[in-house]
Amino acid sequence: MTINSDTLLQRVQQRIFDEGDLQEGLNEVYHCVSAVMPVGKMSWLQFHYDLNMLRVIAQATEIGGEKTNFTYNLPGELIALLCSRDIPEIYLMNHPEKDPLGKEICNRAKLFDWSSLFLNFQNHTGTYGAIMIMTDRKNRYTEAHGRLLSGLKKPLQRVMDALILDNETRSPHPKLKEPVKDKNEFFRQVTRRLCGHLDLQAGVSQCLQYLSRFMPADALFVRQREPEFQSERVLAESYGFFHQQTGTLIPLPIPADTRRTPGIRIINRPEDSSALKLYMPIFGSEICCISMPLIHKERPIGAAVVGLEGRARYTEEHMQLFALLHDPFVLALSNNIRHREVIRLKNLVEEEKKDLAEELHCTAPDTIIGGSLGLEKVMENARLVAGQDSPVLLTGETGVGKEMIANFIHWQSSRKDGPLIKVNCGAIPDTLVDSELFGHEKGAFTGATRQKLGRFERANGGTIFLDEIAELPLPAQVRMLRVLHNKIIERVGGTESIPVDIRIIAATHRNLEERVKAGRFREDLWFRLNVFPIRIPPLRSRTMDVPALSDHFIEKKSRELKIHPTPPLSPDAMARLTAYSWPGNVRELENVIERELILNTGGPLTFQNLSPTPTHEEPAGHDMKTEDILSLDDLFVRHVKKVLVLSNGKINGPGGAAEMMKIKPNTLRNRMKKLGIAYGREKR
Ligand SMILES: Nc1ncnc2c1ncn2[C@@H]1O[C@H](COP(=O)(O)OP(=O)(O)OP(=O)(O)O)[C@@H](O)[C@H]1O
Repeated sequence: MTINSDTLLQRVQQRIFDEGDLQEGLNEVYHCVSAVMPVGKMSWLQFHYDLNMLRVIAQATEIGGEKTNFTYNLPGELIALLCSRDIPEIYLMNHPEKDPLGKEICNRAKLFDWSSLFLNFQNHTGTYGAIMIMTDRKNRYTEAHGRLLSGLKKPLQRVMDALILDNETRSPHPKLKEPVKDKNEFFRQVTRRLCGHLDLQAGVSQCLQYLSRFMPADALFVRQREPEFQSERVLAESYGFFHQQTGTLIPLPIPADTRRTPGIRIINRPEDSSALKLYMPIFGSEICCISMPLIHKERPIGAAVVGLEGRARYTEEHMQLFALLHDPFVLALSNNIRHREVIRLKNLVEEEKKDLAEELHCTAPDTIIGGSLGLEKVMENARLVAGQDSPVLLTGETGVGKEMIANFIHWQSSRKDGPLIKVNCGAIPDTLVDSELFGHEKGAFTGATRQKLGRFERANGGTIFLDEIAELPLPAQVRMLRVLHNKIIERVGGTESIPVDIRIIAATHRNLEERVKAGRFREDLWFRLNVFPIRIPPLRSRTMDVPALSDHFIEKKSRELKIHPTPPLSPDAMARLTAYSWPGNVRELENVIERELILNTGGPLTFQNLSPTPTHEEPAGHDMKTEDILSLDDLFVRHVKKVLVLSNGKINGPGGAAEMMKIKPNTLRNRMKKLGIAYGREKR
C-alpha cells in the first residue's frame, strides 16, 4: 500500500493529535514507509549539540511504534557534524563503517552488517534531528528510496516536532528520565507490552523501549533457568539502537547451589558477575546491569536483566523501579515456556503422525508381478522363510523390489498382526543412528527433552526392516550385533535392559562380502544377518516380466493419475520396453510409465524417448549364474534383434541398424545371414 504525503499527514494528524494515540500514529508511519523500502527499524533521533548527546525519542518496527528515550553521548566533533547546516536533507549510509556516525554505531552496538537512510530536519540553528531508517545488510538504499522518503517529509517532521514538544513538557532536562507518577499505570503499561505478544522477543523489545523513558536502559534480557544443565539460557534479548536477535541460546553458568538464589541486585562492575563477564568480550568492561531472579511458586525459573553502557550507573531507586516488574516478567516467561511446550507437543504429534502414516503405507501387501516367471525362485524362498523367525538378507540392485519382498515376508509370517517398522539406515545422520534405533532417555544429550522409543522397541512383536544396512556406521553395527545376539536393547543414556521380540529383515544393494573384506562392515554382523539370503535378480535378466509389469503399472498409474480410458500401447512399444536395459530396475520402469502417461496427449503410448542402453556393466560374477551365460553368437543374435526393433527393420542408411551398431551394412548383413537372422524380404 503506497500513500502520498498529504494522506499520511492527515492520518498522523488524526491519530496523534485528534485521538492522542501516539503508538498508532507511529505505526501508520512505519507501514507507509515500509511499503516502499526495506525497513527493519525506524528511529526518530534528536541531536543535543550543547550536551554532546544523541537521543532516540521514538522507534517503530514491525511489532509497533513506541515513544522512547535512549540517550547516547557522542564525541564533540561528531555531534557538531550531525548538527551542521551543511548536512544534506537525504543521506544514504550504505557502508556504515565508512561514515563517522555509522562507525560510532558499529563500534558501540557491535553490529556491522546494516545500511541506513537519513532524513534530516533543520531549523534556524542547524540540523536538530533526523529520521533514521535502518535495515540489515549493506548497500540496501538507493537515491530513489531517498526521494520517496523526502516526499514524506512533512508528516514525518510533524511527528518529530510533536515528540520533541511532548518531551519538553514531560521531563525537565533532556538527560533526565520521566518520573513515574503512577506506579500502577507504569506496571500496567509494562505488563501490556511484555505479555501482549506470544513472541517473548517482541514483548521484551517493546518493554525495553517503554522502560527507556523512565530509567537508564539500553539492553533487556530474559533468561530461562535450565537446572539439568546447570545453566540459564538467554531466551530474548533486545538493544536500544538495534533489535538484535542472537538466534543461538547462550548457556550461562549459575551457582551450583540453586537453593540459594541471590535476590535482585545491581552489578555495577562486570567483573563481579559471571553472566555479565560473558558480555565483556563484546561490549568491553564499561557496562553495568540490574539482575532480577524470576521466582515462580517459590522456584527460580530464570532472570530478567536490564543493562547499560558505562559503569556504576544504576542506583537503588532504579532497582526498586525494576523490582516492581517482577510479576509481569514471570508471567511473560512462564507463558513463553508453556507456548514453546505446546509447539513442541504439536511438532511431536506431527512427527508421530508422519511415522504412523509411513507405517500405514506398508500395511497392505503389494501385488507382486512375476511371481511365476522371473521371480519364481525368489517367491519360493520368501514363502519358505516367512514362517520362520530367522533373519533374512535381501540383496539386489536398487529398485528390484527388495522392500516389496520384505513386506511379503512380514505379511506371510505369524507376526503379521504386529508392527512392520522400516529403517533406512542410509538416511539417518551418523550422530542420530543410536537414538533412532535404540531410543534415548530424557536428558541423554542436548535436545533430548523427553524419552524417545527407538525403532527396535517400536517393532516389538513384529518385524524390523533394515534397508540399506551396508550404510550403518561401524559403532552402530556393534550395538546392532548385540541386539541380534541377545534380543535386548538399551536406550541411549539409559541403564535398563529392555527385551525385544523382533524379526529382522535386512536389505542392501551393495556387495556386503566385499564390504566385510574392506573392513567397512563387521564380519560377525554379516554372519548373523546372512542366515537366509535372497538375491533378487535385476530386471534386465528377467525381461519376460517386463510385459506383465508394464501392464500392471499402466493400469495402476492411470488410476492414480485419473486417466480414463487407459491408453493402449503402440505396436512397437513393448519391443522398446523389453529392449531397454533398466539400470534402475522395476522402479525405473514404474517411473518411465508414469512419465509417459503424463506426457501423453492422447493416442497410444509409444515410449519413443526410451533409447536402448548398452547392456549394464556389472562387476564380474555379481548377478550372473552359469545358466545365464550366453555364447557370443547367441548374444549377437539377441542384440541384433533388439536393434532391428528400434530401426524398424532398416539396416542401412540413417537410423538403420548398421549405423546404430557402428558397423558396415554389408558386414552386418553377412553376419546376420550366417547366424540365420531373417531380414528384408526374407522376413516377410
Ligand atoms: N515384482 C514387482 N511387482 C510389482 N511391483 C514391483 C515389483 N518389483 C518392484 N516393484 C515396485 O517397484 C518399486 C521399487 O521397489 P522396492 O522399493 O521394493 O525396491 P528396492 O529394491 O527396495 O529399492 P532400493 O534398493 O532402492 O530401496 C516399488 O514401487 C515396488 O512396489
